[in-house]
Amino acid sequence: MAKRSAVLKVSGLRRAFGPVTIIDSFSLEVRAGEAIALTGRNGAGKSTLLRCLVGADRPDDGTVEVMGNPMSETSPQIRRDVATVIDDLDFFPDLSVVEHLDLLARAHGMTDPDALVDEVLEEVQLVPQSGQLPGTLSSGQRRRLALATAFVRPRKLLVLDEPEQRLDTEGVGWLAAKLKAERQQGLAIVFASHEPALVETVATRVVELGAPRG
Ligand SMILES: Nc1ncnc2c1ncn2[C@@H]1O[C@H](COP(=O)(O)OP(=O)(O)OP(=O)(O)O)[C@@H](O)[C@H]1O
Repeated sequence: MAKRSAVLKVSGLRRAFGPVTIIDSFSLEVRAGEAIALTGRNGAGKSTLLRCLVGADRPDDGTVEVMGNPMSETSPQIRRDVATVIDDLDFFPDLSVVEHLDLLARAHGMTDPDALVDEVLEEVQLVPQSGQLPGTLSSGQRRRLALATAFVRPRKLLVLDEPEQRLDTEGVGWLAAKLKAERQQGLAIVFASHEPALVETVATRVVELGAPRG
């Protein structure tokens, strides 16, 4: 059988801030069904790399391709294929939890998203809060809403920066099972994490940044 082509292909990526090079000569290929965990100490460059991967930051050198297309945050095709939860999301202050998810699903082409939105609300355990405005949610609930936005839309590549942040123990367990299932269903995933249990359950490969080269 032919080897599946890469969903994400990163070649020779470099990112420096002033004189300090954070990412250097970084290359990576991620295929459908693979989950790459980026690990490493604070400041190792995980968020910087993820931001370059999704077009939120521009590398000084190197290329990023998604499904063979050069990364561009404004390309409709890339926006369709890539679901990201990398920064604290800005929510519309006057749209409820369920309205956010409904809007996102429709913006990504779903004509009747009710069943999917209900299912995802159940999964992230925000059913009781579905009518609340984002400003009234707890910090962990806001994180759950941010994660939910990735699951109500089509996706081929999921990019997550420390998705475990602010989740309770049960939430981290749910997230690990969810991401493992997503990967098994053929999604490509790249995520940064400081949570060994999440890395252990989800990752098919671990890439440690900032490690001494051996
Ligand atoms: N815009 C910027 N200007 C200058 N330095 C920056 C900028 N963004 C990031 N850095 C530096 O780049 C390095 C990598 O930061 P980054 O946020 O990628 O680390 P990280 O591995 O995600 O860390 P953490 O585990 O703490 O989240 C840090 O030393 C940080 O101070």
